[in-house]
Amino acid sequence: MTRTPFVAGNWKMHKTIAEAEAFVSGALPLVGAIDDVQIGVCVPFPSIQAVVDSTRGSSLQVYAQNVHWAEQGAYTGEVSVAMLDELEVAGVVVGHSERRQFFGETDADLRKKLPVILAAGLEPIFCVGETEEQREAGETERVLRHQVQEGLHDVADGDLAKVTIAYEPIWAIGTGKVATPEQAQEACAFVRALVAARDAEQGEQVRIQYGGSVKPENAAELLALPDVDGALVGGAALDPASFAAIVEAARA
Ligand SMILES: O=C(CO)COP(=O)(O)O
Repeated sequence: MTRTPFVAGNWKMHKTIAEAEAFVSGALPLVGAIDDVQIGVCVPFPSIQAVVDSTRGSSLQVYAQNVHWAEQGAYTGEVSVAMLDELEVAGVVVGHSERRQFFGETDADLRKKLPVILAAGLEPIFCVGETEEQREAGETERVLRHQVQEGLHDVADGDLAKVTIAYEPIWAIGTGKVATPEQAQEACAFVRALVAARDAEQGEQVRIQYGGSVKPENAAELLALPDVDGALVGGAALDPASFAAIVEAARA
């Protein structure tokens, strides 16, 4: 079973429209025609239209960074899947630890969001990961099991592999403290086993990204791990050359 590697840059709250367009101009000559790696950028809402327009026809796909589960309604500040779909994004990141930590996104929210995203034909990147305290207390597997089982609870067995799961240990995000290859492999294999327990074939097919201080210098080693199918990249994805170097590391 070969899984197409998937490298996504998560810009978080970075880049104005002009800065986003400058990134695309720099990145397209480097990655715009690569077809053996799925490539995405997760863009703040205001720049999505501009980035969709400037990447149309290229390999660079556009993802949003949040979505609400309701079809529409009185949810000030939120955005629906229909609104994202209209923008022609490929998908959306949900459950990022920053959204869980700072904006109160819960496993119960994710349980509602994932089926709605899939029903709209969009691709979710679903983030999970433990804190440093939880790892030190030996709770990594318990935490991952809870997050994965709850988040995917209402996704049909046959749709599980339409979700990309990003394993992002919180202690490795933005800290320069990357997981060791052993830690990354062990956690990603554990996440895959959780999906396989629902459906063996979907477990084989589901893509699992590692995220947390991925850089051009450490990407090749992480991306070569058997259960790591790509990367979700923060800081190193803000610059086109460094993002492209990580994409290159994912090529066979
Ligand atoms: O949170 C991340 C991607 O979603 C990882 O961020 P860094 O690559 O900056 O550690």
